Amino acid sequence: MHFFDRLADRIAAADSVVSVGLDPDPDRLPDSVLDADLPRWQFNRRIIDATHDHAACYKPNAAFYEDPDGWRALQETIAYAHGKDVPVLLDAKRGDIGNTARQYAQILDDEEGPAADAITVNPFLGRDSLEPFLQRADKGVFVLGRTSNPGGEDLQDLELASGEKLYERVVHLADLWNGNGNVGLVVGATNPDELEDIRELVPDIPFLVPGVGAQGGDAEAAVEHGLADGVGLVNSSRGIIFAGEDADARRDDSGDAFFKAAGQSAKQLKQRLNQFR
Ligand SMILES: O=C(O)c1cc(=O)[nH]c(=O)n1[C@@H]1O[C@H](COP(=O)(O)O)[C@@H](O)[C@H]1O
Repeated sequence: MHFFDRLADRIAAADSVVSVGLDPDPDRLPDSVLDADLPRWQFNRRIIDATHDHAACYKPNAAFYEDPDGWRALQETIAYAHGKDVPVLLDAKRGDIGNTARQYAQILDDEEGPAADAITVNPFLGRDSLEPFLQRADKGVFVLGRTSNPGGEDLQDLELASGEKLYERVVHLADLWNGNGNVGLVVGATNPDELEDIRELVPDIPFLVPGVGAQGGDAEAAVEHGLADGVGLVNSSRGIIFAGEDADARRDDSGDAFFKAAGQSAKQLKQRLNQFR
């Protein structure tokens, strides 16, 4: 099944476009998971238990898993999310020359364990660097379009000789690369004008819109422009998974209060976004 069909089914089932970002910063984990064999996995398991009713997708960021225990935690997390019938978008921002890109793309096909359903990629090296991902018609490939961070403007807003902005050129290319109908775009919620501009350029491509929550992005613009025919994702990571971070909840041995707060935060974001769908 194609990723965007799978995602459309999940959005309908959960009545949600919330992507829950699984970025388990080791310095912010609650006491209740610290004694586990794999604290990040234990943390994610409880976050998934608390949030899956409201999740269209889980988005683990690879940066939080790049060590041996981390990869085990990631595999367990992907399998567990699939067990709850929620797709997984691995935020890895890959992009490299051909043979390296082919190697990177194997992460979509892990024979040893469960594999992600979609991935984020960096377009800076051009089409061939993304080809091994684009060829995977069943997997979603989210190309960085206009990122949410302040420095996103340093390169992405540069005006080319043609009069286009660089990010507009990337969007145009992403559209050309979409022969398999598996391409999405990453556009930050902190840039509502660019969100609108990009939606006009590519009416049919679903967006992943990060930057609501901790980065203070525009939730209404994220929904208004992020969805293509109702399909797209609005991500919050820290705003959900660390919602229970007040000192008492964090030190509570059971972790119940901490994870309950994550569930409530995911539910609130779902309801807020649904007002604009
Ligand atoms: O590709 C991404 O997901 C991404 C792109 C972007 O422009 N901005 C952005 O914040 N992200 C990711 O989205 C998540 C945002 O996390 P919070 O700011 O905690 O909600 C992180 O994993 C970022 O790496």
